[in-house]
Amino acid sequence: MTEASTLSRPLLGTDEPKVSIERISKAFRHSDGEGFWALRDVDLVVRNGEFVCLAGPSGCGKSTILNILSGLDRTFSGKARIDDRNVLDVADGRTLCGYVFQEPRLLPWLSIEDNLAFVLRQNAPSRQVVNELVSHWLELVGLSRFRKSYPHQLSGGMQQRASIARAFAAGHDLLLMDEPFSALDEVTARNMRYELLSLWQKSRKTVIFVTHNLHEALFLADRVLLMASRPGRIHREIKVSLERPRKADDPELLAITRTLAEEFVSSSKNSSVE
Ligand SMILES: Nc1ncnc2c1ncn2[C@@H]1O[C@H](COP(=O)(O)OP(=O)(O)OP(=O)(O)O)[C@@H](O)[C@H]1O
Repeated sequence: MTEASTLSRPLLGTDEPKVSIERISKAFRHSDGEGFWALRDVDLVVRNGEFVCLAGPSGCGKSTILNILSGLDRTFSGKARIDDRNVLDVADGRTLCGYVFQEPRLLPWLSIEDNLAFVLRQNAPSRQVVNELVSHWLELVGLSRFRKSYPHQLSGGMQQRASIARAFAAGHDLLLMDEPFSALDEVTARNMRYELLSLWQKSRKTVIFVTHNLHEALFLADRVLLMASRPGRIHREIKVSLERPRKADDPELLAITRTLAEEFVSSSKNSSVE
């Protein structure tokens, strides 16, 4: 890995690793039966409290990394650990992290407050604590007035805010986010990015965020890992030392985005096909 820019500010995370991935490889088969490497010998360490973005062309294995960490994909070689636990030692169906998908995936038959309460009940000791936590997280994402509403009564952006509140409320220290804003209009997405950073800074959780959008990655992250495909691998690390709070239209951010976009396009073109 090489570093594109290392500016003066230290990284936000502590040195303690929250996530460590060692030589992960994952193969799939095309529909004609031919195998290919979705990931090949991927190493990755994410420190406690860090915000890391995985960016790269479609099909380079970003979601596969999240699926391995969350326990959704259990057939791979290499080691994946969250804290000191091997993700394969966690019982099937259990997870060590929260996961926010591109679509909100709220339970449609439950109100917004019950969607949050559903996950909180698994950890919180009493109904009163659950209620307090629901109120706390809904207030942080500006949905207090909609707690009794059902998902279909909310806009796409509001539903995604509820799903982010649910992921933060669930109590895991690690959040995986797979293009959570890509289905939203740009104004809503921009506001959500500010909201997400505010939640992250208040909660000090560790976030691994997948995106195609380099500007989004550089705006959000402490570190951006650029991936390449065939085989899927991390080929470049960019430490983003821009001051926080950041502004989406900061000229320095826009300039770094432009430079990297050119490299991103050329690395997509140069990715060899096996
Ligand atoms: N269940 C599966 N069966 C076969 N191939 C798969 C399966 N899941 C993923 N793949 C393939 O593995 C590769 C990596 O997929 P992955 O979804 O991780 O990529 P990605 O970088 O997240 O892509 P995108 O940005 O388009 O979401 C792709 O070539 C994809 O087609």
